[in-house]
Amino acid sequence: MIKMSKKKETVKEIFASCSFSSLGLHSTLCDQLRERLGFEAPTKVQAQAIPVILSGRHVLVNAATGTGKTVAYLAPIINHLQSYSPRIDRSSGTFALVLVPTRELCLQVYEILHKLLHRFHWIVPGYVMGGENRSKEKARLRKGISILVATPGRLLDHLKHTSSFLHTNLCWIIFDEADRILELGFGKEIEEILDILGSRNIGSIGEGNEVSNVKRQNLLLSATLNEKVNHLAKISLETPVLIGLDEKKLPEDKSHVRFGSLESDVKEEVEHPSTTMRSTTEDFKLPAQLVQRYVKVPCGSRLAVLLSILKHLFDTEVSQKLVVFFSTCDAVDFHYSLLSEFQWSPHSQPDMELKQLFLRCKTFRLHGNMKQEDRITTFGAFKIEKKALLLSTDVAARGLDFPKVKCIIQYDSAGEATEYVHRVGRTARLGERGDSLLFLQPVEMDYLQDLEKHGVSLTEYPLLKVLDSFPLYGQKPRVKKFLTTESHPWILSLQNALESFIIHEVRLQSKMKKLAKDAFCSWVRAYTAHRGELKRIFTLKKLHLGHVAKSFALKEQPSLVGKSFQKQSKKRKRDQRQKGQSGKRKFPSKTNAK
Ligand SMILES: Nc1ncnc2c1ncn2[C@@H]1O[C@H](COP(=O)(O)OP(=O)(O)OP(=O)(O)O)[C@@H](O)[C@H]1O
Repeated sequence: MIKMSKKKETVKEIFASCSFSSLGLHSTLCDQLRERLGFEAPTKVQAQAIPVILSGRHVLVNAATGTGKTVAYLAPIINHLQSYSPRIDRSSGTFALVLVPTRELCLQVYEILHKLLHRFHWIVPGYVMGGENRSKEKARLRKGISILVATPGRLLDHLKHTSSFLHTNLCWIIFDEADRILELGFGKEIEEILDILGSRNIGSIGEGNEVSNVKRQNLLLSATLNEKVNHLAKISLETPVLIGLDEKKLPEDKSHVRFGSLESDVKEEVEHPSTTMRSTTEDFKLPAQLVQRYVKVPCGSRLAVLLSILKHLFDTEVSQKLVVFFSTCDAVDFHYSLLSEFQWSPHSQPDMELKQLFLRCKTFRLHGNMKQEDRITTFGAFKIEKKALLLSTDVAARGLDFPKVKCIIQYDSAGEATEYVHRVGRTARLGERGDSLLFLQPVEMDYLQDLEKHGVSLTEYPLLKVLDSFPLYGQKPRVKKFLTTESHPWILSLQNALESFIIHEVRLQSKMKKLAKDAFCSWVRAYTAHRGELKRIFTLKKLHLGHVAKSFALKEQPSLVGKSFQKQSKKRKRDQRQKGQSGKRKFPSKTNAK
């Protein structure tokens, strides 16, 4: 009963008590929302944003993750385009441009668009993104794409080099996940795009660029606000309507706001009364029904604890769907292979072990070093699974909508609080229940205070209780004797099994050992890449590298692993040099991180 009324309450908090048609959307579009997407009623964000966007105003939406921001901007744009008379056609080129930070998000938005346009066949959806075949994209642009979803780098490429790309009729530019676009270092590209499209605010248009005669409406959506987002709002939005921003977040003196720059962190004092929001520590919007916990784990037991918690979650919940975040691509690869291969049966005596896969669930991996096709396949497959595990870098942290994810584990800390918010935002979507679990080492506990500053508070996960629940050799360990995680018999046995698996696996021809070493090296490098205040919390000097090695099931001393570390560093420098020469965007210091 209580559960039911709670659910009702959450539904009330998320959904508006009106219909899509009452917001001014055409009945065919409302039918598409219902038939193609299964949306009966708008969410609150949609109910607020749709009429304002229909009215033609510039908009800045700051709403919690998973509240339906995508349809909030797609529906009114489609509504406008379907009403044009005479009907638009491909030869009119692009009318709306949706900018997104990642390839996966690009495909996700495109998919929704495709569904919504089913009955509006004259409005053509399309996408361009890094990693795709340029000539094929050129051909599609030449034919004409009415609503184009794009990642910034590839879009800029086409704006400069695809002469047949017609955008003189462009009416809308939408920045979806604006904060992420800027964090990924696309600030310069965005400024160039705005200049080429003549969509900078009057007074900040670059010299020699034509300003289109078509009336432009720009929309900016972000679950978090910071100075860079403020700056983008300043240069791209004209007297925007702020949706989801509390009045209390507006500065009292609206004439002087500090805005950051897209390119650097240098702040400037700018007068701009129309986009008067500032980055405060309360800018994080988290779903109210999300249960956030942390687990304190000594470094050397991290791997065994992760596996134990995963086992517990999959054993206790039939339809468990879970995402684990790691700091580097190599760490994802190592854990993926380990989970796919590691066999251990704790139920029988060690000498007569009956081996079976430790974790029996479908496991996927996703990171930026994977081939484009593999990323797309994983993305699609994990989406439809009911019981599955996804191991990922932050490439999956933003905007991706995987239905029914019940739990998010941050095995490696996100660092920036904004990233924490986006990672946990992959669960508890649209009023659903969701859990998140953050792994912290004893020396990292100050991170909780950092999160607290942003209004994010976590409670402790009952780890020992969970460990005690595992029967070892047919018996449950006796609870009281084992007060620490690292001395718990279950953890000791599992750690032993993991280490001998890495050493003795002959079948895999030492593949696991190499993966573990590479993962160790990249993890150490990522750990040293924390910036600013976080450097004080995540300090490599405070860690015992032998224990770090243990967390990759390695028995070797760190000095042995050091050789491969140097090799990786050299390779990284070489890659960076090559990237610099080819004029490509430089990634932040965390190479291998995405
Ligand atoms: N009106 C609606 N009725 C039912 N489901 C909806 C509605 N609007 C959106 N959804 C669903 O809610 C989920 C979240 O939507 P969406 O991805 O647009 O959220 P978001 O606010 O953009 O999240 P994030 O900030 O993480 O990108 C999706 O699965 C979407 O299909």
